[in-house]
Amino acid sequence: MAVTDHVDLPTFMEGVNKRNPHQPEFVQAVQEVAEDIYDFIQDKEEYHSQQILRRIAEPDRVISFRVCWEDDNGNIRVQRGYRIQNNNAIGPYKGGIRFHPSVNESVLKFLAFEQTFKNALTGLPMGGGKGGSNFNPKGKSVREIMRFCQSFMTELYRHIGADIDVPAGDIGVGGREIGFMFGQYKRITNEFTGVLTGKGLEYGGSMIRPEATGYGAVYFLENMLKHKGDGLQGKTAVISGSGNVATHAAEKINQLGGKVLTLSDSGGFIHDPKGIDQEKIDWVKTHKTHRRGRIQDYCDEFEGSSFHAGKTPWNVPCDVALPCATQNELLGEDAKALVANGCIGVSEGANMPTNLEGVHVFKHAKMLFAPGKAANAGGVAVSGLEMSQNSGRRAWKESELQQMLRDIMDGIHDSCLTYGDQGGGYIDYVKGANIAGFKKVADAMLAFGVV
Ligand SMILES: NC(=O)C1=CN([C@@H]2O[C@H](COP(=O)(O)OP(=O)(O)OC[C@H]3O[C@@H](n4cnc5c(N)ncnc54)[C@H](O)[C@@H]3O)[C@@H](O)[C@H]2O)C=CC1
Ligand SMILES: O=C(O)CCC(=O)C(=O)O
Repeated sequence: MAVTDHVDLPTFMEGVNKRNPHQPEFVQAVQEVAEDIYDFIQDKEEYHSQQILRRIAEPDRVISFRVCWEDDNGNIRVQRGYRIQNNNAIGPYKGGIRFHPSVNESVLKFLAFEQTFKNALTGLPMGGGKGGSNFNPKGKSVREIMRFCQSFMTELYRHIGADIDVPAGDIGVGGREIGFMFGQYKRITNEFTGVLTGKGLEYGGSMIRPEATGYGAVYFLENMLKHKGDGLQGKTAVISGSGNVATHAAEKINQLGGKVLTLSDSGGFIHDPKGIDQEKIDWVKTHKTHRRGRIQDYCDEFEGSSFHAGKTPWNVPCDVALPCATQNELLGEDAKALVANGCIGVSEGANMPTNLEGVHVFKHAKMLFAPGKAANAGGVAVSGLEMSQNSGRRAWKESELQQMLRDIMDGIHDSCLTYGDQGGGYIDYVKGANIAGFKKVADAMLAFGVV
């Protein structure tokens, strides 16, 4: 007779902790999901007996490899590269590549785990994966970046493929790096397929992929406000980060009638009470992407703004907030400050930017709070559309893609309403996203039997 392992949540988490020592980010991401899933599967014996959550929280594959490259002074440098293939129940592994000194197995495992649910929420057939390296692109020459990307791909290429695993960009990996990696993949394999997304438009990229994550996070915020009979017109917004997601979120807030007050980087944040309009956003984009400068230089350029070294922007009073930099950048006390200052909505452009305590503060305050796996899914969604365009050997028009992005973000919002409605007008978007994402992957896994 089969023995059904029906452990409770604390026992389940004890096991996750034991099996993943020294991986706090991964354990945190699993805990956040498990808190909601345990409720949902309470009366669903099949998910328990088939150990579905336990299986999703164990990556299909953790690939780690050496990346050797030569710097401009002829020194041989050695970095560690990774690809985490978390789950491919509903499609090929899909998720970005991050180059940042903080990259380790824990960070990438949490990102690949989150990606699994996020990709399911988009409604597109994509599994979850993530990769990267502890390589620090800061201060490196373009030729050094190119050599690193080529060396990284020289190992990664054997693990990926257009129907196997399709990486894209993330922190420290933008269009330039994708170009270097795609060029190397093509050279090694002698094939031209949609093996990476976020490519340049000249060689198979999709319109609006660079904009999609930031725009999508604002669409999701707008949907939450609309559901309450409100909108973004006239709202003040505090945004962290100054990279791809942050600048495009700022752009869309402006387009929808809001006013952006802050941007940041790892050195601190800038506060511009006059508002960061499109001209200023364009300056930030050029400064960050081409000059590779620091956000504090903004204050030399735009009168009336101030720089706050070593600080995050969460104490600046605002109507809405969009953390768009990195994980665990918004802590419990920051969440309390936002609530106390009258902030009504938070949309996570970054992955897991709010720590568990912060999430609990927002939930307790019944705040409009969109978790990253729902709010920032627009980026990977347009990546999925890039895959479709590549397979079909065609390119859709910008207007078509804009509409598809909006429809997908609307669909994710609807899924959150379905599974997150707590009654009395309160929608728990974290719960809604976790359950909707889990259910799709879990049901596919049930169909496959024990694999
Ligand atoms: N690029 C995309 O399409 C997607 C990105 N994301 C997430 O959005 C976040 C930002 O990614 P991107 O904008 O693509 O990267 P990026 O490399 O373009 O920008 C990252 C930004 O975060 C800042 N940052 C990094 N570490 C920081 C720290 N410790 N403290 C404060 N600021 C810090 C950097 O200065 C930079 O402004 C990440 O969490 C990423 O995983 C999520 C979905 C898709
Ligand atoms: O477009 C992609 O595949 C990557 C997106 C990503 O890394 C993310 O959603 O966090």
